[in-house]
Amino acid sequence: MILYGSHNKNIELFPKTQINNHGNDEHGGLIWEWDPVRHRKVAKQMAPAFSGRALQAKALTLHKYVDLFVDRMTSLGSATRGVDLTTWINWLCVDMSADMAYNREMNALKNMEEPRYLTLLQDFNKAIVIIQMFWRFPLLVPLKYLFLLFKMVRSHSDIRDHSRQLLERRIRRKDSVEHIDFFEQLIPKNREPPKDPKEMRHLEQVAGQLLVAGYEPPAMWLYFTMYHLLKSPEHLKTLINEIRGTFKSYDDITPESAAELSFLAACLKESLRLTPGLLTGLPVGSPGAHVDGHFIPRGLIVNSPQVVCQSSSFSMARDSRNFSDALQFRPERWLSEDHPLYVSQFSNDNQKAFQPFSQGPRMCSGREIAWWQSRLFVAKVLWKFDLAMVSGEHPDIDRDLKGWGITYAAKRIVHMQDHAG
Ligand code: HEM
Repeated sequence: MILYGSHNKNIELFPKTQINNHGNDEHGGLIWEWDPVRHRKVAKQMAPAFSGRALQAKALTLHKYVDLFVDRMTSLGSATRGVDLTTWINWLCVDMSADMAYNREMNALKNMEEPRYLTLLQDFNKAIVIIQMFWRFPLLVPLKYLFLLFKMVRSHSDIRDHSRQLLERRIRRKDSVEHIDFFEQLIPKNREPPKDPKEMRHLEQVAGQLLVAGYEPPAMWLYFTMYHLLKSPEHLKTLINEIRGTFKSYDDITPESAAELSFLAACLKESLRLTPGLLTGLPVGSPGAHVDGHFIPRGLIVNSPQVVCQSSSFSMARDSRNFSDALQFRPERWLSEDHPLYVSQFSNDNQKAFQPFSQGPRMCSGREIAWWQSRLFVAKVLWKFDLAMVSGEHPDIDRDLKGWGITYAAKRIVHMQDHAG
């Protein structure tokens, strides 16, 4: 039996623990929901939002923001001091995610200004570490409230009020939304915000979780990919040749046409292998079952009557027992045998150890849209620009990366020169 894939009628056998529940609510919305039956219900309701048809409806939104990013880089990217890629990719991804989640306009790229929501989210990232620690050491819980009170209650409630107002407005809007968003599936039939505070809170939670789930991992995926490519000029050159050799014009690039590029897919996968979005793992509780031949008993801890177990995608992917040359960026490992750059050295890689989107009933519902946006972004940016690290900058993710509740990468200063200009 495996931890995350094991299930009966899509109800997981190793339920999620409270450790990754970062709120204080009775229920956990969608991603933080610990009750497997309730999770199933919400996930089923949301499923059509991630179907092929719904995906198509997001294409224009993806183009709109990637093109705006490219415009901004055209005017700012070639300055001597370069641009801070971390910030700009964060802005791109929060704009895309908020718009796709519930037609919320963050306007970070447009205003060239950090939305307050994002600043608070990054603070919250640090708080998540504290919250997780208290779940693991329940006797320390009173200190948690002191910490949260001291650190962030005020700013948090402000942003929560603001987000609720925007969500209520979204619920009331009928035909005036620009495009179908993920939240459409949850809107009450009469398009009035529920009067029951618990019901309204549930909607707020799911909307907020969609926004964060659709922002943070893609943002990391995009800038880690650029980072690995900049550190590996030969691979960058091969990828640029593939992209510029395939597309005659910038406008030919779409999420579907970019899906034909096998070296691009290999680079994106390799980036996700070396630097997966999730550093902390996904803790689940044992019902008393065998995993990989080992019996994990059912135990008793506060709020979760199970022994907590988890695997880490970060460690699995960097383990030389699973991948040859495990710590190196080697996109070739993902190429098929008939590709000219195929290398047999990687034929024994254990590709099943690469599970960045998790598995089973909790598997990422946004993985397809994430692939769309990352292919589109990398293909358009590398079609348009020659990239180089600003001189004097020597970032090293293994040295500089700061891992909070959700990873937050080190800054990266990059030149973007229009290659035709
Ligand atoms: C690099 C891109 C992404 C990665 C690596 C990633 C990874 C994951 C992982 C590991 C989970 C399981 C979390 C858990 O069990 O606690 C998850 C869940 C989820 N992700 Fe993603 N994700 C990505 C992009 C996205 C995007 C763009 C969306 C769009 C909104 C999204 C929406 C979701 C949702 C809704 C869930 C909860 C599924 C459920 O519990 O039913 N993700 N993701």
